[in-house]
This record gives sequence, C-alpha cells and structure tokens, in this order.
Amino acid sequence: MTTPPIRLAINGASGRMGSALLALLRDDPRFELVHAVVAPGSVDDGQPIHHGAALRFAHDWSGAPALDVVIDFSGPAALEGALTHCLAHGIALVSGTTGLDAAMEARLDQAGQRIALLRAANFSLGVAVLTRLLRNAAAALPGWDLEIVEAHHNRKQDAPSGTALALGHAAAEARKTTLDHAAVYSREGQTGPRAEGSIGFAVVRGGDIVGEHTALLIGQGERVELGHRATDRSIFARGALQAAHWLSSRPAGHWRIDDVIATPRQVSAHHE
Ligand SMILES: NC(=O)C1=CN([C@@H]2O[C@H](COP(=O)(O)OP(=O)(O)OC[C@H]3O[C@@H](n4cnc5c(N)ncnc54)[C@H](OP(=O)(O)O)[C@@H]3O)[C@@H](O)[C@H]2O)C=CC1
Ligand SMILES: O=C(O)C1=N[C@H](C(=O)O)C[C@H](O)C1
Repeated sequence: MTTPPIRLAINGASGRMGSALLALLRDDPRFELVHAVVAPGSVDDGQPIHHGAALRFAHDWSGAPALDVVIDFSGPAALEGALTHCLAHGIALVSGTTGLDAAMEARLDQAGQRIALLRAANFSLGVAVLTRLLRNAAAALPGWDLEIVEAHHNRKQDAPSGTALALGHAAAEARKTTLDHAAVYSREGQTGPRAEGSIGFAVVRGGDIVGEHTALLIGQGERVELGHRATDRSIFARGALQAAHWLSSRPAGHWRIDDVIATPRQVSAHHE
C-alpha cells in the first residue's frame, strides 16, 4: 500500500526561501503542495506558482484546503497569520523565520502545547554539526574569548542572524551562563578591556552572500575557528522539507532539528 503525499502549504511562497522550496517541490513525490501564501498585494498574488501549474498564489489562509503541515519562511508579521491558521485547524508548523520579537516568541512557546511545532534558525545539516562542535569547544576552553561573526546578503532584515544567536545560546549554555548575561552586540563607544566571559557578535551585510557563520575562540598565543559557509539556499529548503516530512506524523510539542537528525526512537517532544 502506498502512503498518500503530505498535504503542504508554504507561507512566504514567493520569497527567496519560498522560491527555493517551490523548485524542490516540483520533483518531490512525498508532498502535494495545496496552498502557497504571498504578501497581500504582491505581484504574484493570483498568479500560477509556476508556468502551467494549476495552483495559484493566495494572499491569505481563508481559502486554504485541508493541510497536514505548513512551512513558513516569511517575516514576523506573516508568521502570525500562518500560526493562527495552524492553531485553529491543528496543523503542524515548520518555521525558519528569524528576527521575532518577545511577544511572538511567547505565542510560539504556547502553541507547542497544541500543535506539532518545529522551529530552526538554520535548516542546514552543517550548521547542526557546527552547533555541536561549538558546544564542546566552548565548554572545553572556558576561559577563552568567544566572538561570533556572521555575513549575509544585503536584503536581510534582522541582525545578528538567527543562526548567530542560536550559536551564542548553545555556547552560553555550555558555559553555564545565558546570552542575556554574556552577549555584547556592539562595542561602539566602549572604553576599557573586553568583559571577561562575554560573547561578542559582529555582522557583515553585502551583495548576495547566502549565509556565513564563524565562531572564534581566542586564547593567548592561539585560537580555534569553527565555521560554516552556505553557498546555495536550497540546503535550507531541503532541510525544511525533511523536517516537514518528519513532523507530519508527530504529536503536539516543540521539536528540534536535532530530533529530525536523531533516530525516531531516541526522541520525545520538549515542553519547556
Ligand atoms: N531557518 C533557515 O534555515 C533560514 C531562515 N531564513 C529566514 O526566513 C525568513 C525569510 O527569508 P527570505 O526568504 O530570504 O526572505 P524574503 O523577503 O525573500 O521572503 C519572505 C517573503 O514573505 C513574504 N510576505 C510578506 N508578508 C507576507 C504575508 N502576510 N503572507 C505571506 N507572505 C508574506 C514577502 O513578500 P514581500 O517581499 O512582497 O513583502 C517575501 O516574499 C527570514 O526571517 C530569514 O532570516 C532564511 C533562510 C534560511
Ligand atoms: O536571511 C537569511 O538569508 C538567512 N537567515 C537565517 C538566519 O538568520 O540565521 C539562516 C541563514 O543563515 C540564511
């Protein structure tokens, strides 16, 4: 007996990540794309999702058919609409949107009690491994200064990137502190030496850089550099589709990209 395809919707469907997802979905029998939401008033609104396709871009969730999972790569305001629809209909949600405010973070925390929710600041396998390496290095070199440098394209809306912040959280946790306590986001106007135990962030924006992250652990007379460079955003789209496939059969809860990479028998939902 063959399994029916997963009924999928994309939020932010005509953006950079939305387009990368649409390209992969043209050749992925695991999914049936049944709804694709773009910004209200966008030039794509009402247009076929690609030449000759029956499905047209929609500007909201009002006409959405029955769904198994929504993938969101949009912006903070657009995520709100997708989340409301998922909560109302018990639909699983995979979101890669970064730069959310505290109110939206709190809403998402609550949402995990009612729907299966998987959020990741970065869906690449390489960044998942980088995070593990940084956790180990930060704990093994507790007295070394840690700086996180990220670079992205000139259209990016948020800074530092969601990935840089997630790397900072992982390192802070490994050193038994928090980013609230340790982070330094700017040194403008600073006088005096670097604060001991702090985690510094530096941001580069330009051109078409897809996404680069380097963690520098700097000691006396030596340093360790751990880095990742994305050169094609289809890596994020492929990771998000893998996560959506995996999440579509999970119960409500907060799930992580590490859960997808681990074997299913080793995991349980996180209700923190
Ligand atoms: N987790 C990960 O692995 C990754 C995360 N990201 C994150 O994903 C997000 C999107 O990135 P990216 O694709 O580069 O950004 P884009 O700006 O290219 O795409 C976002 C899209 O959302 C659209 N949009 C705006 N309002 C709505 C709405 N109400 N409903 C539906 N769509 C809407 C925008 O339309 P318009 O332009 O017309 O406003 C735009 O097309 C960012 O937060 C980014 O940081 C990106 C890459 C990887
Ligand atoms: O906006 C982007 O492009 C990216 N955003 C994510 C982030 O903020 O970390 C992930 C990736 O680096 C690309």
